[in-house]
Amino acid sequence: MSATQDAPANCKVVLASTIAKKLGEEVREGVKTLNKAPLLVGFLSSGDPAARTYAEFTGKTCRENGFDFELREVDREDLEDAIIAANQDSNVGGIIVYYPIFGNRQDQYLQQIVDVGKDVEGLSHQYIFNMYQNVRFLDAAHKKKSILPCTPLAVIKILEHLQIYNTILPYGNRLHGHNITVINRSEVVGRPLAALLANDGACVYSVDIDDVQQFHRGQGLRKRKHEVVEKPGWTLENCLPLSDVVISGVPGDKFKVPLNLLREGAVCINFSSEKNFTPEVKEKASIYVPAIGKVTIMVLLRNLLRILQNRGESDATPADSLETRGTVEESNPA
Ligand SMILES: NC(=O)C1=CN([C@@H]2O[C@H](COP(=O)(O)OP(=O)(O)OC[C@H]3O[C@@H](n4cnc5c(N)ncnc54)[C@H](O)[C@@H]3O)[C@@H](O)[C@H]2O)C=CC1
Ligand SMILES: Nc1nc(=O)c2c([nH]1)NC[C@@H]1CN(c3ccc(C(=O)N[C@@H](CCC(=O)O)C(=O)O)cc3)C=[N+]21
Repeated sequence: MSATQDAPANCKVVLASTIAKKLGEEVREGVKTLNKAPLLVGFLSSGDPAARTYAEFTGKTCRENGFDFELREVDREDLEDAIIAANQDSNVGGIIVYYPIFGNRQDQYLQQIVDVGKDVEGLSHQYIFNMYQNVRFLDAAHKKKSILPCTPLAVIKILEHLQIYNTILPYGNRLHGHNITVINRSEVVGRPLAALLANDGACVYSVDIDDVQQFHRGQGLRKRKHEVVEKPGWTLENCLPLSDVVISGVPGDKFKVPLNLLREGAVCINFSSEKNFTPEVKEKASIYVPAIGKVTIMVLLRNLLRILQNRGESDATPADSLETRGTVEESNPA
């Protein structure tokens, strides 16, 4: 591309391991407050090599940080009963089910069987509802924080580390002024991520294979939560030149972010298992994060701690959880 003759381009490559290390310290402090090592159970019923690698890596990270991990490899026809048994087993602190399993809506069904009190991935309906609705607590007293989906939260932790979140602004508005493109709109990563970033004040362009949608709280962030509008005819050609942050998670090795459209000095983050940015990204980006997996796993452990705290502090009744809807107004302090 535009290699200069004078000096190499000034792009800072930030590795997930650096950020994971920092989060790990916080997580290990949390573990110390418990009287025994929490047990995370992973269910692997998938032949997918990415799922197995991820499961093995989760086990390693658990052991390094004072957690117990048990990988249960069960036939997918037996998975439903196995999850129910783990829900009822008081020795099990948290549960993660690796996908894809059937690769269709049955995967979502199985995901929803996991007890909300053990769902470390944060994909239970109640958590997802709170996330889209910008409700940040599970209780009216604001003692129990709602759980956020792991991979989207990992991206947020990275943006905080990179100081894209501006701490001079109030909590909940700290991305005000940023235009962020998210390439992926899956229900487990891309769409929740776009919503979270927009709820925090960003203007987000959510790009998938078919179209572009804008997620935003409106001029002056007047809205309590994000709204979504279609951008008919828009493509990456419209989004990338506007975006100071570009987050990409397209599966497969075919897709590459077109660097000619990238804004000079953009912050680029890849969460796909494949490299969505070619090495030349460093000629244009100010910061490049090539992979985030290690942060995701640390966030998983952080979620497990939070779930144990939420379970220990009080016994929520159905009335409490109804109250959650009542806390909507206070959820976004200006
Ligand atoms: N680093 C981490 O912690 C995690 C990484 N992943 C990885 O992220 C990737 C995506 O995972 P999922 O969201 O579960 O996949 P998915 O297959 O459910 O969703 C893919 C998304 O990318 C979009 N897409 C596909 N081709 C595109 C193109 N050419 N242009 C624009 N958009 C396109 C699709 O429309 C869809 O919204 C995978 O590589 C997966 O391994 C997933 C979870 C966690
Ligand atoms: N319930 C569930 N949740 C998941 O989050 C989930 C899953 N199932 N099934 C499998 C996919 C795949 N996945 C990845 C994790 C890390 C990297 C990643 O970024 N790895 C880095 C770093 C890993 C390392 O440093 O060794 C890399 O490839 O360079 C990619 C993909 C999560 N998944």
